[in-house]
Amino acid sequence: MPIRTEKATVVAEDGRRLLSEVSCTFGSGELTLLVGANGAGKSTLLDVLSGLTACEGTVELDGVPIRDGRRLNREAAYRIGRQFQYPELQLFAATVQKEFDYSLGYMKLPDDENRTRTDRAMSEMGLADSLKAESPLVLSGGEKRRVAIATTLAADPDWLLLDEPTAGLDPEAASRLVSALLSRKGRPSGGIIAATHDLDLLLPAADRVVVLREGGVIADMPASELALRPDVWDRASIGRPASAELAGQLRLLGLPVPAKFLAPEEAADLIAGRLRAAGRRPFLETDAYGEAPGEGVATQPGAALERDREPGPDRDRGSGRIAGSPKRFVESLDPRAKWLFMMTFSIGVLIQRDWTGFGLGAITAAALLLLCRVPARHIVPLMRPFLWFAAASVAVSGLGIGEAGPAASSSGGAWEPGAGGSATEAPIRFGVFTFSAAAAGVTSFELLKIGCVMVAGILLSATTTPFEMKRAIEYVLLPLRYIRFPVEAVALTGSLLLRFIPVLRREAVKFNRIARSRGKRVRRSGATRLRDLPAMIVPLLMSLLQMATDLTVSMEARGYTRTGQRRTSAVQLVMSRRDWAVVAAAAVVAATLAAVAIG
Ligand SMILES: Nc1ncnc2c1ncn2[C@@H]1O[C@H](COP(=O)(O)OP(=O)(O)OP(=O)(O)O)[C@@H](O)[C@H]1O
Repeated sequence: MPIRTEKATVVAEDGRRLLSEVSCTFGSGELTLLVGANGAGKSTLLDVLSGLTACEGTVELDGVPIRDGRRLNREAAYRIGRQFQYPELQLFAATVQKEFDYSLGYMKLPDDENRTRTDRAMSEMGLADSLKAESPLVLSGGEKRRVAIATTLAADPDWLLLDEPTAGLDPEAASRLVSALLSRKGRPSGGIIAATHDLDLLLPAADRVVVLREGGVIADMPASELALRPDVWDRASIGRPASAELAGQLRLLGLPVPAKFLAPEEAADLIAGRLRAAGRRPFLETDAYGEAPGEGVATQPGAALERDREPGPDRDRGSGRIAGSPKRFVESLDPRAKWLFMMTFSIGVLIQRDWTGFGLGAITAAALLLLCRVPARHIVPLMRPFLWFAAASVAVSGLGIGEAGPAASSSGGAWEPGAGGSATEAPIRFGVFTFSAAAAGVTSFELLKIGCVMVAGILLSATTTPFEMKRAIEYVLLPLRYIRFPVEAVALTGSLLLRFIPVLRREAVKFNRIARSRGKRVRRSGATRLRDLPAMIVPLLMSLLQMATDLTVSMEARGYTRTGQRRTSAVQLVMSRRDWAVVAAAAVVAATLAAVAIG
C-alpha cells in the first residue's frame, strides 16, 4: 500500500522549481526519512505527498491519484495525517480538549472512543491529564508542540507525514515520540514519512532515507546502505551526522560495526566489548568505507569543520534568485528610474478619455509584461480579487429597474459616445430589470485603466527588492525634508507595505492549508468552510500579531525610533546610462499618452 510519486514537479509563482521530477516509492510499514539542507524541498515534498500542493507528474496512494483535479481525494485525506513544521501555530480552540475534539471530529466517533484516543495520545506525548482543561495559548512552546503532535497521533491515520517532528521537544519528549513512531511501524495499511534534521535520533529508527538537494532526489536507499555511504552526506551539503561519524571511527578501530546507524547505547555496547578485548587491537589497511585510514575526511582533525564551512547552494532571499545568477535586465535597473517610469505611465493611463488612448496604455503594459518576464502565475493571483470586483462593478453599474435604468452620461461625464459605445443606446430589458451596455462600458473603461496601473505596480514590486524601493522613495522625496516631511517614515511604511502584502498572502495560504488538513476538507484549493474559519483565522491573527511585535522590537533595536538622525544605508543607488535611458523612455511615454489624451 505505498505512496508513489512519478516525476513530481512543483514550480513556484516566481518560476523557481521547488521540486524537480521526484520519483519515489514510500513503502508501507516503513519509517522513511526525508533529509537535506535547509530549503532542499522536504516540506514541499510532504505537501505534495499529502495532496495539499498540486504538482506536475503523478502522486498516488495505493495506485489511486491523491488529487482529483483541483480537489484532494477524500479517501487520501482521511488516510493521511499531516503534521506541519510549526505545529504549535495551528492551535486555536479554547481548551486542549477541544483541540482533540476538532482533530477527531471528521471521524464522528462515539464519545468514549474519542476519550480513549485522546488519553492514549496525550500519554504517548507525556502530557498530564490536567492540561486538557487549559487554553493551548498559555502552554509553553514545547507543550504546544506536544499537544499539536498528539492531536495528529490521536486520529491514528494510516500514513503519518511529519515535518521536523522532534524540533523544539525536550530529549524525553523527543524519545517518547520516537517510541510512538516505532510502535506504528510495520503496519501493512500505511507508513511514516518524516522530514528531519534530527538525524542522530531518527536515523537509527529509519528503514529508508530519501536525500534531497535543491528540490531533486540525490539518494533514495535503505538506511543500512546509507550507513556505509558517507559521500551522500557530503553531496547533500549537510555534514555527516555524529552517529555516522562515530560508526566510521569505530570501524577504523576495527570494531565490527553493523551496517546501520548506531543508537548511543549500541555504540556504547560495541566500545565496551572492545575494551574487554583490550590488547588485541587490529591494524587495518582500509576502513569499512574502503578508504585508507587518515584519507577519509572524517579522520582529519578539523576536516569536518572545514567541510561544514564549504559554501552550499544559497539563495538571494530578496530577489528569489540563486545567488550568483545574473540579474535580469529590469531587476538590475535603478529603482528610481523604474519608479519614475511607473508613475508617469500610471498618470498617462489614468488621464485617457477614449479607447484609443487606453489601447496605447494597454500595449505599453503588455510590452512591460514581456520585458519584465514576471510569470503569469505571479500576477494572476494578485489580480484575481480586483478582477472579481471589476466584474461585479460592471454588472451592477449596467443594471437598472423600471423605465429609465442607469444613464451612461451620468456615470461618466468624460465618456465619448463616438469612441466605442453609445450613451443614448436603449437598455436591454429583462422584465422589470434593464441592462445598459453603455453604462457598463463606462465602468469597465475606468476599471480597465486601474487594472493597467495595477499590472505596472505588480511588475515594479516583482522586479525591485523592498530595500531598493525604500531607498528610491527616500531619494525622490528628499527635497520634502526641508519642510519637515517625514521622508524616512513614509519610505519605510511604503516598503513595509510592499513587503507585507505577499507575506500576508503566504500566511493566509499556510493557515488555510493547515485548517483544511486538520478538518479533512477536500474542497478545491483555497476554499475554507465557514465552520473551519476559526481554525484558520485565530492562528493567522496570532501569527500576524507575533510578526508585528517582532518587527517593532527589531526596529527599535536598530534605532528606527530615534528621530532627527541621518542613517547610513546598505543600498547605494547610482544611475547608469541604461537608467537614464529608462527616464527618457518614461518622458516619451508620458508625452505620448498626454498628447493622445488631450488631442
Ligand atoms: N510558496 C512558496 N513560494 C515560493 N517559494 C517557496 C514557497 N514555499 C517554499 N518555497 C521555497 O522552496 C524551497 C524549499 O522549501 P522547503 O520548505 O520545502 O524546504 P525544506 O527542505 O523543508 O527546508 P527546511 O529544512 O529549512 O525546513 C525554499 O527555497 C523556499 O524558499
